[in-house]
Amino acid sequence: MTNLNAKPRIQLAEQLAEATGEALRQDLARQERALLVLSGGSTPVPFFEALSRQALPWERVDVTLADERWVSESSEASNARLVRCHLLQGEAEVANFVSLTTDDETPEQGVEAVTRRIEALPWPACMVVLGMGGDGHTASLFPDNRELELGLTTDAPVLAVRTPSQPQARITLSADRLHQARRHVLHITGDDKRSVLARAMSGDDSRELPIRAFLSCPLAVYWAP
Ligand SMILES: O=C(O)[C@H](O)[C@@H](O)[C@H](O)[C@H](O)COP(=O)(O)O
Repeated sequence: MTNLNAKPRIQLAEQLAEATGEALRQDLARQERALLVLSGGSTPVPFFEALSRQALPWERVDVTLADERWVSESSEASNARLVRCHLLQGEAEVANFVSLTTDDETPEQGVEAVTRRIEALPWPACMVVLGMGGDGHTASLFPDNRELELGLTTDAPVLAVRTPSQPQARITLSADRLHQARRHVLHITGDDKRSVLARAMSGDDSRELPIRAFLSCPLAVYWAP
């Protein structure tokens, strides 16, 4: 990130944190608990930090992830670690975080236990915040997943995925489960991702660019240079 882009990215993160806080307040006014589904990667760090400063009844908020690398929580690559370090701080520390990993060796072995945890959450989610990679992937629905067709079509909430372009095995919520939310946001930065999104909007095949599976959720795009 160049210095020139730092300010708009921080402002974007703050605007998204305000919108997320407002959505949670609205839902919590009419139901006991609300669920937030968040993405990992590098983009959401300032958003997580801004969100942790929102004044909310955090003890009534459940937080989980759209996807996770099958690594331990102490690994730099762990999205759970990212959420714990940058979101579950201060007042937000009391939110209930539900991780997508187990002690099993592989995501295929752990998927059943994770499915039970995910099923127990209060769906539909208040909000799903998606990220996107330069290859059009979102969550861990990558164009080169061996299980992509399944991820886009199954009504199972969670699946283990193997992706030749990625170093680790992963676990991801399915497109069907990610659709089950009152609000959908795509949080992206930079000209490259804007071009990928433009390309995604000019076609239909979600197997080529999996983000396409979410373009008509409707999807609110939070973008900054
Ligand atoms: O854990 C992850 O990596 C994600 O859930 C993934 O879908 C992410 O949102 C995109 O890869 C964008 O990542 P960046 O923000 O790092 O570009």
